[in-house]
Amino acid sequence: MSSSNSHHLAPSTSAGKHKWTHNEQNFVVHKIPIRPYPDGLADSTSYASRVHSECAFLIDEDLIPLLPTTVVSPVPSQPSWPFVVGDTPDRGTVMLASHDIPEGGLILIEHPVIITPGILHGLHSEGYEVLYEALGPDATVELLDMYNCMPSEECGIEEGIVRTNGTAIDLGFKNAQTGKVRMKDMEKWKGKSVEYGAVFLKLDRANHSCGPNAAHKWDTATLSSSLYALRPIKKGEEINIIYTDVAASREERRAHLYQNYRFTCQCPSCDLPSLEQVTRSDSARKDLREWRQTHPTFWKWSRDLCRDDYTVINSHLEALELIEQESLQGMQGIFIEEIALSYAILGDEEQFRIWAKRMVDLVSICDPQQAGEFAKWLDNPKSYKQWAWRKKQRTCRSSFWLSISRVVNARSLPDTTPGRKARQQPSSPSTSPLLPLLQL
Ligand SMILES: C[S@@+](CC[C@H](N)C(=O)[O-])C[C@H]1O[C@@H](n2cnc3c(N)ncnc32)[C@H](O)[C@@H]1O
Repeated sequence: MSSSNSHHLAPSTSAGKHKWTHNEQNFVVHKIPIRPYPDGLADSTSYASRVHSECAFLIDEDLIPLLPTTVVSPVPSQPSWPFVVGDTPDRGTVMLASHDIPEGGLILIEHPVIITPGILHGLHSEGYEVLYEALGPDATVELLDMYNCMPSEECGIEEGIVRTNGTAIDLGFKNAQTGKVRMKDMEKWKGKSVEYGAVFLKLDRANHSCGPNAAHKWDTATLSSSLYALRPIKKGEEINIIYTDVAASREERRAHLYQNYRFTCQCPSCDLPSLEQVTRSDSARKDLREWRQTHPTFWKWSRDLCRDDYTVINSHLEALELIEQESLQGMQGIFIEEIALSYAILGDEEQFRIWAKRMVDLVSICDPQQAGEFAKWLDNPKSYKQWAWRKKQRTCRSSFWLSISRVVNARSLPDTTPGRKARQQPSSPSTSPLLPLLQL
């Protein structure tokens, strides 16, 4: 989490509760209990994590009514996640895969211990102290054991731990069933920042890489983040996430990481042997960042028969090659989705199944709703509303032009009564002079 705002907040007390005012927002400490996963639903094979009994927030008091009053952990309490935490000589404590993990596979679901406003780096140190004190003693000890990269001249240890480990989350309040933002909630948080930072005891042991193999997805309804694999991860491999914009150049990434986390990134994407390779990598990342503005779009192609059938598929396959080259699988979702849908529009069932299956695996954790839609289409590809649309359009246009040309030809045909000249064949749709305009 990063922020440049360094206003110190003035503390005040109201009804025995500490309050800090900033930009006309009143921040208070608020705790939400986390109930254990219902025992009856636990099974010995499911993934599990030790869960904390509560999560403490430093939050705008107007947002409290939008938060859940209590949360039931989405996971049972027996730990069996596919990772271990280990120490390295040069990169501190890291997360390592203890088993092979497939693409899209779940690595961990975890509740944060604390949540703080994203805008408030430099918050009055008392705010952090009150927040830490609000936790039970065990959680406070564990939290104080987290890595702190900030020099003591810059801030206290409590703030340093938040700044080193805080993961950006968006408290955007969505309906748990539909995943949609509720209008009445939107009214309440209008004009208020919902960007907060969460500190997790395990997830925050994951180091950064500019070619990460994992990503996490926050869910406000369950106050938890799910860490999942962006590509297959081998047992023993380090599990890495991103702390910076990985589409930026190597120099920009390194500067940002140094400024905010005090390390010089030596990941395989940064540790390149020649300037030529750095330039190639920077340019690939820039291309990927701009790809969807500079290349044919699925949306236009899917409505336009004048474009070649494989325009989008070929362009997206090129993007996937660059993604592979840069190990940026976090960017592949939209390309895989649109390749699958392009095959659906072409009515190519075999290819559709290959790409749709990849999509289901890829997004089952980060977007279960989308995974469900693709699973439904995999069951019955023809249920996709534009299934084989291009084929159908062609067939119906061909028969339209066929019938038109028959009428035209019939009118202009020479008399074919026996003894006269032989009947000419009606011109085929593909040779009709009008058809090239449509490029059928
Ligand atoms: C959120 S913590 C990650 C866990 C941390 N390694 C620990 O020991 O708990 C962030 C800190 O980890 C270290 N770190 C993260 N990624 C790194 C990397 N790729 N290379 C070297 N150090 C890294 C930096 O010191 C950074 O400030």
